[in-house]
Amino acid sequence: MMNKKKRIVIALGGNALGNNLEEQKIAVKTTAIAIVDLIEEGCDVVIAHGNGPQVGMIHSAMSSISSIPLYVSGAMSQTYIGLDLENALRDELLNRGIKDMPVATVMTQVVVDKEDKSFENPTKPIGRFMSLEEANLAKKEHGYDIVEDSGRGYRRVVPSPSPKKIVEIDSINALVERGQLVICCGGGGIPVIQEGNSLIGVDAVIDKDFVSCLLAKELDADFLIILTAVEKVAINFGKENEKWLSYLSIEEAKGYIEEGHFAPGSMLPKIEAALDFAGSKEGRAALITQLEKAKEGINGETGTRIHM
Ligand SMILES: Nc1ncnc2c1ncn2[C@@H]1O[C@H](COP(=O)(O)OP(=O)(O)O)[C@@H](O)[C@H]1O
Ligand SMILES: NC(=O)OP(=O)(O)O
Repeated sequence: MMNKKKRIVIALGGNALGNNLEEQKIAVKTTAIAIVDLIEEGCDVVIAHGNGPQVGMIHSAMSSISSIPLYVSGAMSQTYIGLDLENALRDELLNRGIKDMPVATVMTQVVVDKEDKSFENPTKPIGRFMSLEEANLAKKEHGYDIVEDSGRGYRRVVPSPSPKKIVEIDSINALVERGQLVICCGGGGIPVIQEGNSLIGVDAVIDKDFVSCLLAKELDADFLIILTAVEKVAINFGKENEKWLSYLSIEEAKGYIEEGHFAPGSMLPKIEAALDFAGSKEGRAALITQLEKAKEGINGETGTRIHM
């Protein structure tokens, strides 16, 4: 057990939640085990999650019936994922005899800048992985922008403006302070711009790694844990001289970014978010590891730890 209760914001990768409802119902069980492990270790946990595969699936399924904006698909993905994740967490808590921890999914909007350059330069991969032929067809039929994604296939890319403000932060903070387990900022949050007193949805998908960093700072967390499909971060990823890293200082990470070791749209935003959080205040650190290794990671046994 750890001596002091650490506050942890978890950024859960959308790719770890499965590509359809059946896969998701299985995946959330593994996720719930990993998260409740951290609660049993004495950590105060807040959960944010991605929605890349899910928002792409929802948007293309809905668009075949009637056209809906991307931000509405993002809003739908918050409950599509939140419902299963919340119930899996509730089951796991009760199975382990933790009866006094309510779980709540908070619909979250995130303000972005309408002048953000990403609106002209889409970089966020969403939806399923496609072959080159499928990708070319999707480009022709739907006008999608396409990118090759870390050697895993081709995906649609959409604008991904940087998150400026979490609209529901006071409500999230109130629940967290009451000891409740909160799922929020799903899919990076629903992107909105502020027009006078009104919030207007925009067609984009915010990166959940960046919003998780903002959330962790706002909640004054000690740790930002980014859970994904790899146990550690590598340099020369996928090459013969690949090297897995256990520790990464901010200076080292900046150097590796310059040298192009981290793929844009996948590992790069994780490293950038980790750097930003770890460098924001003395004592803060970030960890990137695999979902199933979260407990070992927080205890310093695995993962890549990014520190000042
Ligand atoms: N340098 C690197 N080290 C480790 N993994 C990398 C690296 N560059 C790219 N990747 C890829 O990035 C993936 C994580 O990004 P992604 O799947 O988009 O994240 P998420 O879990 O948030 O959905 C890893 O599973 C791996 O395939
Ligand atoms: N919105 C988002 O960042 O999703 P992924 O984690 O699935 O890429």
